[in-house]
Amino acid sequence: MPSKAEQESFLPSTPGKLKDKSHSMHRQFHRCFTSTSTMFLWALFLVALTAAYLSFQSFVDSGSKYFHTAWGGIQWEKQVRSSAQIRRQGGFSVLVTGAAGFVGSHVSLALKKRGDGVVGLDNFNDYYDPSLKKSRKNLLSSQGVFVVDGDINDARLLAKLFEIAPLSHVMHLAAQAGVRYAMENPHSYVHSNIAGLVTLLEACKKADPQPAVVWASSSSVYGLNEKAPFSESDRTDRPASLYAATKKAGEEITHTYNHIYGLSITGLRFFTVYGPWGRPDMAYFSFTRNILQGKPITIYRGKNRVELARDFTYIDDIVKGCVASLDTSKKSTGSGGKKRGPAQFRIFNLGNTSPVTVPMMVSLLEKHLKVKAKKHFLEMPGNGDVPFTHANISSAQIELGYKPTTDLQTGLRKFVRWYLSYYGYNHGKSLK
Ligand SMILES: O=C(O)[C@H]1O[C@H](OP(=O)(O)OP(=O)(O)OC[C@H]2O[C@@H](n3ccc(=O)[nH]c3=O)[C@H](O)[C@@H]2O)[C@H](O)[C@@H](O)[C@H]1O
Repeated sequence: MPSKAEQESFLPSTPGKLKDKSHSMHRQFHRCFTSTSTMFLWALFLVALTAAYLSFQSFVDSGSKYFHTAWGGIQWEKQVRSSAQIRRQGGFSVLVTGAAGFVGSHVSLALKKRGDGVVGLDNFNDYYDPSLKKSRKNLLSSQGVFVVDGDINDARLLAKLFEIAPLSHVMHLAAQAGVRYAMENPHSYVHSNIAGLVTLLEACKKADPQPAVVWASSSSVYGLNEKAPFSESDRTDRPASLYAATKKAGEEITHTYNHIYGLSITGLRFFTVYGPWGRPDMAYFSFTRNILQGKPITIYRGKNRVELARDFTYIDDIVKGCVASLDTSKKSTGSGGKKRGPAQFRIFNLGNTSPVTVPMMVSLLEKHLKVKAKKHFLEMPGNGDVPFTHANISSAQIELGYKPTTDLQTGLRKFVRWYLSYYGYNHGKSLK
């Protein structure tokens, strides 16, 4: 219990003061209360802000796991629109997926050159040296082709592209390529060649008007087919690799979108495409690097030492086939996500019609490089390779006017010239 003196010390010396003090205590209490409620509001605001930030972060994280998020904004849209602009009468506006890739960059340049609008799309993945893809992108940019940094699995991005550019055609060349790598990273094939394809077709189906689609299948769909040359009507139900299986799946998937939604579809079975700005993972390219660096190369052989052969097809011929496919494409027939009538569905071989053995390809490289290769022969490992490919191109000849004109000797000479000017004689050893 407090002493009297202590009690008095709590009391005011006058009642008025007591009144004043009680007012001031009330005011303080009020101030304190208001500041507590302000603090409470601030705290609430901060909690909400943190929650919003965290959920945004998790959205960005989950997105960036698969997609680049480097797209969007006024400047970006301006670049897309300008790149899509058509500069010839009756021209197209084409979305080229895989535009920073080997075939994609060549097709984009050819279309732009003749006055078509071209919007590129590429995810710049590191399956092979991305700096080569960046160089191709720079080349395209110098010719007025903008390559969007994004993934075909990004449905929002695709919808945005269709919203802001009047895309009449899609040239779908983005894919996980390579036959043997499928054993190392099978899911990358499912991600790009199946899931990515479906996402792209969904966007095409919803677009108004729907674009006509031309896309890259592969000679590998013939798999264990032994009948030569390979015709489009031959069996394709025995793929020898997961890569081939995903390309075959793509042919069936595109058929579904043609049948249900009226998308105009042209599938092109490319036969071992080679040339300047090519893919470093392919044999002719990696052999060139190894030969110049004095490293051994491994040449696979079939059973009983049978030499493997490929219907090597030069890039310029393939580009002509791609452009002719766009030119002869009929319009898609769907709208509002619904088919309004039967739509065109085509599949063509784009090959060279003259297979060359791998050892012969190596001796052509030796001749152009003026260096002898250190050759190691190895029995073909069971990793998806097929012994030979050989295209029958009569359908493409009749319907596309396709006529390859470059033989392997001439094509490899052009490739070697490009290679030496791009990398020099002995380029960096760290590249794939
Ligand atoms: O037409 C296609 O649909 C495919 O073509 C291409 O596949 P392939 O024809 O297998 O080309 P590529 O790897 O250059 O091997 C060429 C030859 O060299 C042999 N080869 C290969 C590597 C090696 O170290 N040694 C070797 O002998 C090998 O055994 C083969 O006989 C594309 O990569 C593929 O994405 C797809 O588009």
